[in-house]
Amino acid sequence: MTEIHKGLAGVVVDTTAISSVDPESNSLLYRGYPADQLAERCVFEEVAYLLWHGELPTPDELAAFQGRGRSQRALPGAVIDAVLALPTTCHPMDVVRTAVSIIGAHDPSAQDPSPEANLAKSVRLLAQIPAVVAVDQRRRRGLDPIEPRDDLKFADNLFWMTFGEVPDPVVLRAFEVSLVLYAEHSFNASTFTARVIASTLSDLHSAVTGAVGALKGPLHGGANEAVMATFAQIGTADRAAAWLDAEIAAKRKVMGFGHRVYKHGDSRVPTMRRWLGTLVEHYDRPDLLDLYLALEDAMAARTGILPNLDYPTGPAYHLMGFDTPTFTPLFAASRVVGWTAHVMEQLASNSLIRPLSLYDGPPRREVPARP
Ligand SMILES: CC(=O)SCCNC(=O)CCNC(=O)[C@H](O)C(C)(C)COP(=O)(O)OP(=O)(O)OC[C@H]1O[C@@H](n2cnc3c(N)ncnc32)[C@H](O)[C@@H]1OP(=O)(O)O
Ligand SMILES: O=C([O-])CC(=O)C(=O)O
Repeated sequence: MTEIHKGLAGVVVDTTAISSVDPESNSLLYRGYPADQLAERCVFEEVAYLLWHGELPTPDELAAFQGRGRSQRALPGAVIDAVLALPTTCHPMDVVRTAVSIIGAHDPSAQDPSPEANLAKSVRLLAQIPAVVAVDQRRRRGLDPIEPRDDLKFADNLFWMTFGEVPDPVVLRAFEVSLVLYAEHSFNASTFTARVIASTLSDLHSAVTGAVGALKGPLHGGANEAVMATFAQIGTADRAAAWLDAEIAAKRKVMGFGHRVYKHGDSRVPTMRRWLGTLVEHYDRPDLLDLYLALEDAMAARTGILPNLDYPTGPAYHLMGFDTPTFTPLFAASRVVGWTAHVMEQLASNSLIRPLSLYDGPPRREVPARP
């Protein structure tokens, strides 16, 4: 009897040296380092370097690495034009997906599969996706694009390009923490998509374009946006329990809760939850934290299901001033590091990813003869 592993749940597909998610110890390690320690102690670029190179950079290596990224932040004119030409009715993740594809089409080394070229393309994509996210949010608000600044680190420049100002250091720190926590998570759906595409020996931009599409769904990265939609529906903390009862009765899933791998809580949530608390104080929005806690408590009491990283990140990005549909693009701006690290790892020891299926359609039958 063929055993079916629906959704590949519980199936170990390959090895990886990039990160490990351990539900038993509730830990997430990037190249051996606890992700929560990296989030509290490192700038995002150090973590990107670690995920790509396997080791944390020395100060000189970090400076050189940051210099490479900063000099490539401006989008090619053709990419800006293409983004500005897209209808504002489309989702911002459609814009990121399309932009990554166009960036690939303009990249002279797009078809070069060497590790050096793939690393250079990854550095470029990491540098340029923030510009796509920023230009898109601005055009939807009727605002012109803002040129990137090469005197700012990644997180600060993303704010600059989006809002034309750099916020309080505590806001920047909270944002940087979210970027580090979002950067990598082993064989999640979008990363696996990237690895499947890479396994056919397709190019890096194709793999990232596919990964963006997979991240968009609300069962994956799209959940951080959905959390704000949920909060808008509930309104105030006192209505959370009744709202949840109705959702459970209707057998609807509550976005931002549950996880395929963690069954005792997402290892990243405590760190991001602490920073959400800091943001709530900074922006003086205790009502938002009350609502957050009321739904979390009601969910735990009724289902025992705990929040995942998208739950604290959604309200954190809201407080920072990002438009809700921009939340998943922000996730993509960070996760591109993990995707590309996995593309390079896949190619270093490639085997075409092609599972089997059990056919359960009609038995063999003859096509009716034609007159
Ligand atoms: C960064 C990230 O991508 S983290 C994930 C973000 N996604 C979300 O927040 C979407 C909401 N969560 C979910 O849909 C799920 O928890 C998933 C898809 C993340 C993981 O789910 P799976 O491992 O496939 O478990 P599955 O969906 O089968 O759920 C198991 C049971 O728990 C229930 N359950 C799981 N998550 C939720 C939820 N968020 N709300 C309500 N019930 C849930 C399911 O209904 C199911 O119940 P049943 O056995 O009575 O049918
Ligand atoms: O690992 C997963 O399935 C989803 C997730 O939390 C992530 O990609 O960060």
